[in-house]
Amino acid sequence: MSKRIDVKDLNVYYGDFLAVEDVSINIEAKSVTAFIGPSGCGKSTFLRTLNRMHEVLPGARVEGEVLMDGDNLYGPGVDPVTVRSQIGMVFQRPNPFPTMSIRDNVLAGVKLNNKKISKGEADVLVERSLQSANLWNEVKDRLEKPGSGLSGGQQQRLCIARAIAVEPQVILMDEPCSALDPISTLAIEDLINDLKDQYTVVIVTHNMQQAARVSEKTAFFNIAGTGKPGKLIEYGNTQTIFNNPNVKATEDYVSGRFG
Ligand SMILES: Nc1ncnc2c1ncn2[C@@H]1O[C@H](COP(=O)(O)OP(=O)(O)OP(=O)(O)O)[C@@H](O)[C@H]1O
Repeated sequence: MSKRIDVKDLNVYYGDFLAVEDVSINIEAKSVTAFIGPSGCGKSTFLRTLNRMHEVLPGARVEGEVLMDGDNLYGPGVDPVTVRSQIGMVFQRPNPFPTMSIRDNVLAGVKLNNKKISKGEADVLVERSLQSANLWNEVKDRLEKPGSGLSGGQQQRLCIARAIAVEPQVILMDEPCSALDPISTLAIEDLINDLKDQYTVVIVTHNMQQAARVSEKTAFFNIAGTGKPGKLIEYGNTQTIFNNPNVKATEDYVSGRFG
């Protein structure tokens, strides 16, 4: 239920604009990898290339390879919809379907993939996904109530349950806590820690304490100036990136000197 991702020589474009240049990175299975760096350096753009979400924008494209356990996600004949079901995504703002019940929200991705399951199987899947998202106890008595009736932190955990229900190999998270209060943020961080037992997790975060708390590996991206492409500057063990980085720009960034 967990796969590694190897990126080779990836360039990412919006039309003619090269937004991210020449990234090669090996993301380990069953681990949490954090992407950090100043605004505009391409963290979110690069993240979205890992499950072929980038190309949903007209003119957006990539060059290079993204391999999941050796299979090129951009190879000929690969269906992006299948890729997205194997590599789930959680966004900055919790986005449950507001009028849908909590239960149906959990099942939404599964139904979107046209998977037919019985009511009994659905019940098991809903409970298991909500348990994995540390939300079951809070919602088990109101599964038929709308998802929009939950707090922001609960809604984000509901979105994580929805991602998990599809049984992905990898979960991508784009600043999943930036719209949440500190208590909900800690709940999500605890959850991320649990998720890595089963999944490969990649998280974009502006919060360096968060990167230090949740991840084993950290990738620091930077940008030389407006209009220039973002680049991967340094990648390594989170401890090393925060305490003993090799590159001066990394040290300046993690010590709060810019960005
Ligand atoms: N839809 C788009 N069309 C054109 N350019 C875009 C689009 N989205 C992002 N960009 C550009 O791509 C570059 C990288 O943006 P991206 O949002 O990936 O950076 P980021 O590091 O995630 O920033 P932040 O931390 O502010 O979210 C920026 O120059 C940005 O302006």
